[in-house]
Amino acid sequence: MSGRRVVVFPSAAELGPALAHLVASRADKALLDHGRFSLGLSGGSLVSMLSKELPALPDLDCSHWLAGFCDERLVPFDDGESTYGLYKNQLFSKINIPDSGVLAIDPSLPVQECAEDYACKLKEAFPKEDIPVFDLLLLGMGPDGHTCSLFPDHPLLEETQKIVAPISDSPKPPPQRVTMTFPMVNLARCVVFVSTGGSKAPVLKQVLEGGEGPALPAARVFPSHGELFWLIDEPAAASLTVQVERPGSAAKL
Ligand SMILES: O=C1O[C@H](COP(=O)(O)O)[C@@H](O)[C@H](O)[C@H]1O
Repeated sequence: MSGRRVVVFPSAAELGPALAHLVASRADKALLDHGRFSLGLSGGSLVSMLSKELPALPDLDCSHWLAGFCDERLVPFDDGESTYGLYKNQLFSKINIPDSGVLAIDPSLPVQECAEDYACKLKEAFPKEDIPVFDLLLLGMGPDGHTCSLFPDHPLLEETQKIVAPISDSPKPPPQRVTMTFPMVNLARCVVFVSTGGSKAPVLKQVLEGGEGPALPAARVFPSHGELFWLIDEPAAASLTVQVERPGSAAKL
């Protein structure tokens, strides 16, 4: 692990471009190192931020990108809750990522088979690795401290064998989902959390500074050999006392 960096921006509007530059810089590095850039996407508020900021980058070439999903809701792609469906309409349609470069779930399958099928797709896409090592995972965090579809006090937090797991009792709707597990998340070369807004301030303090009781899911993300960033805005950072960076909007991370 290279250490955690908590970077605070005045607002989400300033955070967005810095996130896009971080994605582009890790993509450039991965393409030089191994000819492909693997990116794990999360849903929620990240969809609109990435869909606005990535296509705005000059000369972005996604022809050798592989995009997967850190978690996905088990609903048809045309359902407004489908993370793949949202990215397809809002992002993939605006960048030159090939269809073959997007690894999505098969939402027609029951949740258990869907998770197994998605795990097989991931393993096929990373044939040289026992556990796929993504170049970059972009994660969000819910107000309860969940990340991916790994929720507080859920048995999936203790999963050690599967790289992808089904969940059929998600406390946040929709209840059926498929999620990467910690063994895979914590092998990524770089993990970036994005968390904005005052409603995230209490849970962010608990995750970054600790508190009573078991560690929340987001606090369990610590890449064993990779980078860990928390990109947050001032309202989300309001209660923090840990050391943070405040680099301004032109930050190169
Ligand atoms: O349900 C989900 O929520 C989390 C957090 O979303 P946010 O809107 O609070 O940023 C998200 O990261 C995850 O992918 C999604 O399935």
